[in-house]
Amino acid sequence: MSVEIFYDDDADLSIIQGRKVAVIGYGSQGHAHALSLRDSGVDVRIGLPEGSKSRAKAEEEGLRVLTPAEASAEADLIMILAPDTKQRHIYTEDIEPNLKDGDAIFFGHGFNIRYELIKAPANVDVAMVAPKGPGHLVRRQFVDGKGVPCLIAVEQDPSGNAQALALAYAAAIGGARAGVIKTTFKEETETDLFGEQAVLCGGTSALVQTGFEVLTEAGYAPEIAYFEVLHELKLIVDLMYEGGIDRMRYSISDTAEYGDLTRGPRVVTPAVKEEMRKILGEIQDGTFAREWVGEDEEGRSNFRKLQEAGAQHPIEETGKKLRGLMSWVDRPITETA
Ligand SMILES: NC(=O)C1=CN([C@@H]2O[C@H](COP(=O)(O)OP(=O)(O)OC[C@H]3O[C@@H](n4cnc5c(N)ncnc54)[C@H](OP(=O)(O)O)[C@@H]3O)[C@@H](O)[C@H]2O)C=CC1
Ligand SMILES: CC[C@](O)(C(C)=O)C(=O)O
Ligand SMILES: [Mg+2]
Ligand SMILES: [Mg+2]
Repeated sequence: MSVEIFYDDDADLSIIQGRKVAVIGYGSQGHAHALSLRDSGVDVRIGLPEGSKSRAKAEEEGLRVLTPAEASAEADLIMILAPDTKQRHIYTEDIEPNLKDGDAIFFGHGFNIRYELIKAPANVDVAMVAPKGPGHLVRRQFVDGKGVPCLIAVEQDPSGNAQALALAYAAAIGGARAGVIKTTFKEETETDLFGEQAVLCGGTSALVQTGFEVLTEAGYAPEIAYFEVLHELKLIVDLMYEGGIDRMRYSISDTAEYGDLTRGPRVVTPAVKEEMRKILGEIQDGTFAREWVGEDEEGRSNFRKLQEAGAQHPIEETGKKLRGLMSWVDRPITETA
């Protein structure tokens, strides 16, 4: 199945420059979108509740901060970049009462549309611009003249212009420098959740922690274990990022490559693949979404317990000490949010 990929030359920035954009939320993605939209000549305001701790950060950047309801009323394109579990409440209380004919509601991830937590009226465009990377790096890459690839999708298109608008928005935050792929809310939501759970965040964190435990429990120095399974992971992944698994294998020793080819499949066994399929199934049938929304409604107690256990893992203490000795590694994640 082939996909459509768009680049800067395919996008018409003037379409987004002609809109009044409200960015609701100023966290990882919100600050990146807002600042890059502004740098691209777009009229942006931020929507945050009165007591929000993000307000000061946005104001320090000279952005105009309103309440979510005021920002939605003023804007004709509302990008919702608040936490996924909060979006349906913000939509009902602050956005829906302020929607006008011809407005557009945008999302950075398809969760609330895919799982039918938000249902927009037929007279507004509903689209998505989902960067395939953490917000702080979306901003850092934009500033460096690069870009993080984005997915765009259109759920409702009464204007007939929603795709061009989404592409222009993606270009304004740097996405079209790297490539913008057209998809659906369903495909983005399911692949994004699978990627973060099984590979990028869940799979990788568990792999690194387990490798660290095996080495230190066998009596090796934690510092050596840290360099081996976490620090060097970035350098190995850099090679994969630049030239695929093939280039990484070209650069490593043939001893490492033989170990990679013969031992890798013993770590990620058919049972692990089967578990990945189960995880995908829970995403597809809505089990994960119900669990997460329920966890949030219940007050996130289990989530917090798991976060604390993660922060207590011995690899964190070792890493803190070692990163402190490498000034170029321990750089602040962002200057602004
Ligand atoms: N993190 C990422 O890199 C990625 C995120 N996404 C998607 O982007 C969206 C935003 O996620 P992310 O950037 O991680 O979110 P963050 O948790 O980093 O930031 C959320 C922001 O929303 C604000 N907020 C909280 N409640 C409200 C409210 N009632 N009204 C308005 N603003 C509110 C928070 O303010 P306060 O300071 O007061 O808490 C904060 O500024 C999600 O849909 C996510 O799936 C997509 C791709 C990657
Ligand atoms: C990998 C996690 C992510 O999907 C992202 C940064 O793309 C997220 O939801 O934060
Ligand atoms: Mg993602
Ligand atoms: Mg995600």
